[in-house]
Amino acid sequence: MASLLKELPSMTTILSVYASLSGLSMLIRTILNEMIPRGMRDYIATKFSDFFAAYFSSEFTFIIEDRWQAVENETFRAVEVYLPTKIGPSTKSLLLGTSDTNNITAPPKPGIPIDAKVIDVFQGMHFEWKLCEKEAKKYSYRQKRYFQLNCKKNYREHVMQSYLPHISKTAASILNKRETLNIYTYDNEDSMWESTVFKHPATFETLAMDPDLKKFITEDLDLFVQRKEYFRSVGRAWKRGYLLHGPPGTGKSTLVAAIANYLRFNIYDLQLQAVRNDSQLRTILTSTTNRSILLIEDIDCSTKYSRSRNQTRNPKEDGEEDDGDDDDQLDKKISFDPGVTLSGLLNFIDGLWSSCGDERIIIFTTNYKEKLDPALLRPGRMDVHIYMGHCTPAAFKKLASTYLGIKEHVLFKCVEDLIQSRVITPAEVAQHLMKCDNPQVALQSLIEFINMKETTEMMDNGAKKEDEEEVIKEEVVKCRTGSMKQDVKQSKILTTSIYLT
Ligand SMILES: Nc1ncnc2c1ncn2[C@@H]1O[C@H](COP(=O)(O)OP(=O)(O)OP(=O)(O)O)[C@@H](O)[C@H]1O
Repeated sequence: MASLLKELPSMTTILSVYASLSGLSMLIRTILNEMIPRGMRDYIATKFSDFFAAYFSSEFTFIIEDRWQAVENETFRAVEVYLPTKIGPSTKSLLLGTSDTNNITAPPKPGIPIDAKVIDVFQGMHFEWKLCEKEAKKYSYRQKRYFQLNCKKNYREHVMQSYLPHISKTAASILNKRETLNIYTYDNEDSMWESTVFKHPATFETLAMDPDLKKFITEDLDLFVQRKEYFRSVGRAWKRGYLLHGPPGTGKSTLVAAIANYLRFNIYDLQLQAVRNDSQLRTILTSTTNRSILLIEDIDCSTKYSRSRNQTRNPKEDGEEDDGDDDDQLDKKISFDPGVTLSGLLNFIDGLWSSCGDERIIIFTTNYKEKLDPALLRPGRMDVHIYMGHCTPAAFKKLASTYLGIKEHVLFKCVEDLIQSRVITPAEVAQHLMKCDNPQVALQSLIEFINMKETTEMMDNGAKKEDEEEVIKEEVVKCRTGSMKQDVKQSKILTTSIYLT
């Protein structure tokens, strides 16, 4: 013991070593303060403390952002669906709301507010979730949202191997069982899709359509959803494009609703005219989710190409004099507001961007298929073209069964004969059948309407003919007096035969 005490340094030695060390550290600190600017010193200090905190901390944080490599992050979406089921006593605030306008007394649905904490326990492990929001970057269209998952560091592997797969599975089963569908519309101001509950009652059962065509569509849809592996093996994106064309009121939108209800897919209803350019279109389309329908109605007047073509062509086609102002206006408009180009759109249908997202149905509707650019109609672009035509006797019977609940009636023969020889849309038939619960009155009203429609059309045609003849007479007079302008030669009204008279 005495020898051990002898070997220990004396108190004076310890004090002198301490004094020299503190003197040295003060000297180093002074030199560093002199040589390294304050900003850099702070930075180094923060890095050091971060490093030590991370090294010695027993906590770990996962960040799950709403976008991943330019597309919607499916993990984020799964967490968004899963977490509201885990709201418990530890959650201090809750987002509540309903967009179901059909049932305003239904209990509101819970959501996770920004910055609220949700605790989840999985297989005895404790997880703390928080939804956060980042300020949008300059010139960026949208704010970033992300989930922060805090847990013990040694849970890391469990999170990757079992917890996150469990969340994805649970979310998928919640989504599969969802009672309500959503219809989304793009809000340009907030740069995000806004949703509302979609409760359209249309089904393939209520749709007045040729039974064979109906069967073809349902079988096509069934095959599509079952063929995930097939699409992968042939190197194609798991998408299906439908072009619905036909006159107004023939059921194109109703068919879209029936498809959504049949597949239980949400609808993204995109107004292409409101999209600023191809780059925004890309952002919008990559923020749609899988198992959904992208609907673009009236595609014939949606892209820049078709808009400019129609706008420049119409004045001349209509025989109006063109003083050049309109074209100037159009050029200016296009240069400031370029809109979506056809190639930008095609890129998403079967171009490089088509592979973003799985199990998507793309539906275009148009009243004028002949106006569409051939590029859009090229085989492979829109997989199925469906013509929605005027009302047939079979379609009428279907509508009568849906609207009046009858399969036969003495007036059926009369209506069917009229329908066969006239052009009536299913919308017109439906409008009259729903006028009254009494089949006799409703059918009578339909018969009167069809007869009246024919008389009105004949009168309209007569008046139109008279107008045209009047215009022709005026043109001939102008021509004879030599006051006619050169460009009138191109006018549709002025045919060669008129010139010769
Ligand atoms: N084939 C149909 N079967 C059942 N109902 C139909 C059918 N066609 C039209 N209707 C009825 O007519 C209404 C209008 O039809 P819808 O909006 O689907 O026509 P559309 O072809 O999409 O018209 P538009 O080209 O003007 O958008 C619907 O609410 C529906 O009730």
